Amino acid sequence: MSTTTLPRPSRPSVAPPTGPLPSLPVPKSRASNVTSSPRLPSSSLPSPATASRTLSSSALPQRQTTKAHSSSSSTIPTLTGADTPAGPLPPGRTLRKTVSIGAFPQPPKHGNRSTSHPPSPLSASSTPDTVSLDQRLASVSKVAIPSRQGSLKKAVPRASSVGGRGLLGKPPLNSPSFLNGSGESASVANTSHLSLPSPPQSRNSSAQGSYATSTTTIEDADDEARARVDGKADGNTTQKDGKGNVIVSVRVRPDIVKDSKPNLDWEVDSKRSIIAYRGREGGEYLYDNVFDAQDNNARVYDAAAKRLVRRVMEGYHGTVFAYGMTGTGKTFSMQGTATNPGVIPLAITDIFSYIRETPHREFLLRVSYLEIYNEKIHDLLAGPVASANGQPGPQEEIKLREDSKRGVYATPLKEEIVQSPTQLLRVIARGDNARRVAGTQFNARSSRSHAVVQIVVESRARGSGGSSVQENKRSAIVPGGVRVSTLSLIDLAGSEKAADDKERRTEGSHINKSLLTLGTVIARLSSEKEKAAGDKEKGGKDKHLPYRDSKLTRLLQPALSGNSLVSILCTIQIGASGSSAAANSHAGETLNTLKFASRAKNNIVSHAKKADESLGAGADAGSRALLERYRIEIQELRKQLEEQNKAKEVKEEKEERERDEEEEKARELEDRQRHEEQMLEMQLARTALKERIEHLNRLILSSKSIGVNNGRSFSSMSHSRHSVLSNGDRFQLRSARSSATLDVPASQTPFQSPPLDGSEEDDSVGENGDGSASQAAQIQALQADLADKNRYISTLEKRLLHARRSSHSRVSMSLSQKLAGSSEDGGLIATIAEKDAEILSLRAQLEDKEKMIAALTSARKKSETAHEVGVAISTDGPSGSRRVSHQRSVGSGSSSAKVKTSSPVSVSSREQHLSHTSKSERDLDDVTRMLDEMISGRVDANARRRSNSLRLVSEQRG
Ligand SMILES: Nc1ncnc2c1ncn2[C@@H]1O[C@H](COP(=O)(O)OP(=O)(O)OP(=O)(O)O)[C@@H](O)[C@H]1O
Repeated sequence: MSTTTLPRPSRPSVAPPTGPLPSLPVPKSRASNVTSSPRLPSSSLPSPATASRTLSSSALPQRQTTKAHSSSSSTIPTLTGADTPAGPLPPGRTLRKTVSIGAFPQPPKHGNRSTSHPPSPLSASSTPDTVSLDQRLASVSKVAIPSRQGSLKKAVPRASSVGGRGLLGKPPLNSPSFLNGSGESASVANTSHLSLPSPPQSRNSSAQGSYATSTTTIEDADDEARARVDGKADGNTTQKDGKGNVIVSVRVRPDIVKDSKPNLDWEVDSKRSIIAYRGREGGEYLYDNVFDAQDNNARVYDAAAKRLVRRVMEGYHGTVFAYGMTGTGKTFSMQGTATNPGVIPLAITDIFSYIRETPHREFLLRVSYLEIYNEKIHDLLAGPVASANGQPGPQEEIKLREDSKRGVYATPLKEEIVQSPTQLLRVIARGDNARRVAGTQFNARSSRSHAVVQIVVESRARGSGGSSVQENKRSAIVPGGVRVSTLSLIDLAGSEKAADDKERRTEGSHINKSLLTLGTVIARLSSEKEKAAGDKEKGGKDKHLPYRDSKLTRLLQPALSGNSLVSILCTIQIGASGSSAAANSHAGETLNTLKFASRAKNNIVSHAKKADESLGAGADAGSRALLERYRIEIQELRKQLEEQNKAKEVKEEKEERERDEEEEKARELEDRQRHEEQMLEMQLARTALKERIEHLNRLILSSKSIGVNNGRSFSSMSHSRHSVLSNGDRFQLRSARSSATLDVPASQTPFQSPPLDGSEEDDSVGENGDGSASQAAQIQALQADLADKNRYISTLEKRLLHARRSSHSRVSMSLSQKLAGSSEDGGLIATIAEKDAEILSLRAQLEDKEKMIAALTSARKKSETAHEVGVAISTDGPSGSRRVSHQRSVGSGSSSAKVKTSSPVSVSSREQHLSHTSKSERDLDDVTRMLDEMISGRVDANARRRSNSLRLVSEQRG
């Protein structure tokens, strides 16, 4: 047993009692010491039957929820202005917390310890506020020092007289640490005796929904101020001993039985953190903290765990565990109740308070909860695993692994990310419900397993700059810089005597075995330390420690071997309730616990360092850190988003370009169409003008040629001319129509009759001098005219079609809705009607032209036939030929002249010729007449049509 390894105290007075324990004098009344700190009456404490654990698992979240409602914006409790270190102390409050600080081990004035340990970084921190507070405290302490120092000086020699690491152990006053603060012992110790008013309960506020108190803050400032003073006074030498990073506290459970007789064997001095036993084993035990039966959980947390939790938030690993005999209040201390929350809920509250107070960093919290039951690890958050038959099956076995970066860890273990205290408490309450508890001889709800809550804290500096939260968040995402620390909160199962029940016995044996291994490891740590110190000189290595002998010690290995800040809360029960045998049994167990605590205090050395900030995803810690993983994921997602945005932009640009191009094309097409239309219109206008000019010209030429080249009689010619001229009035109609589009002076119009001189006649008779060329030319001209007309018609048709298409709906609507329609629509309809009329007219003209062509063609044929006959006759004699030639040369001379100049020919041939000629002339006359009729008829028809359309238009417009 561990007791055998403990050195015995040198003083006979502190030898372990062997016989029945003598009764001790009545213990000093606490009232004299702590006047301003009323204690909870023991009657108010819940009895074992009320099973605090049941409450803790169900009521804590509710408690937190209520708290969340009560807080203004978040579930994180807020500190008031008066809570600030520099703030005034409210009336009725004392620096109650400084009492616990005073009880902490103090650093030596001179570095008399090994300087091989790294200095505690805590000492470096100081703030102006804390300086002033420190000064205030120091000035106040000067007044109060004498009495306190006197009592403390008494205690220290007693401790040293015990010697070794047994009962009183090494005085812990010279251990600066992350946890207890390091500083001027006198001033700190004296603060415990300050007569400043103190709040009745340091955690009163917790009952109103906030666990954070003013004393908490003062304590921190005090801590920092003290550290600063230390830095000045002692330099680094005071920070060398890592043992200060281990806090051992003892908590005495109140007696269950009301009004039970106090056990006089024990003296508990929470002020001096001393527990003295007057029994046969005797001795005094000095710890970092001693909590008596009246101390509530908040005080326990403030003194034993608060700093550790804060250090965890700063990047140190921290372990808090409760050790003690069954039923002594481990679970009560760790979990607490709804009205008296324990270390776990208070730590959770503090974690979120810290996050809220640290705006320059961002945090990610994940929590796991396991139990070691009968040397097997179970995940308390995993829930039951459904097997094939629907029944809850066994959980996947959880193993412990070791890794150079992470140390020892359990896997596979469910970790839940939590974002609020309520959520975190709910997760833990879920685990509590899954934990194995059973009624034992000593505890109605005894924990049958060691329960480990692990909160992994990842943090990273927030990027500077950026006014908005969003900007800050964005800029914060830089690679690496993630600090990962772990807070382990462990509620051990209690050591117990063999139970009657077999199952309990089995459990008990496992519990005891693991606790024994823990004791052994801790006991060996000391010899290990000494050995290591000795071996160091010889270049030796650490000796083997039996961490692997139990799952508990294996899991606690990183903490016990110095990588973590440690706070051990040992719970004892010293009440004399029940028989004296029970009291004796309790005393033995209690002494064992006290010895365990002493050994832990003396032997565990922690050189906890702030976790390295991982440099990025490549680093092991970095890849484990969710913050880093999330950063990478966020980066990747952002990259994807950017790529998608870019692709979208490119696509949009392309679409826009295409749209622009299409629009451009459409515009070009429209322009081209408009241009073509304009060109067409111009062409039309030109064609119309030309057509009219040509037509009118042709009409004149045609009259002339008809009169000259076909050798017709003058009368017929004159008739022709007359017929043309006699149509002067009709011609005027056409001329008038033409003048509407062509403003040509009448004197210059081509409609004037050409002079009937010889030259003109020469031109008109054609190359053959028989008028056939003229006819051919006429035909050609008519054909050209026809082609023009066709073109013109098709153009008009196109325009009409276009106009109809574009205005179809508008016109139809306006026609149907407005009936008569507006003047614009009327105009359009009139235009359409006009165009229709024009088309009809042109078609008629076309028909006429065709007819004319046909008539001219037949006339030409006939004239050719006649010419051939004439030639045949003239070949009968030169005179005939001459005559014909002469006749031809005369051209358009009068028929009488022709008759006069003709030479005598044979009668028969002449008659034949004359009859033939007269036939030809008749034919020609017929054609001429026909043409004249056609022209005059056409002109009439045109005039009629024109006047009709004009009338229609004027009707519509009217
Ligand atoms: N300081 C205390 N004040 C009031 N009640 C307490 C205190 N400590 C313990 N109790 C009560 O004592 C009983 C046993 O406490 P608890 O279950 O915490 O013991 P334990 O050490 O966890 O036991 P075990 O090891 O068997 O689990 C509970 O009913 C609890 O409410």
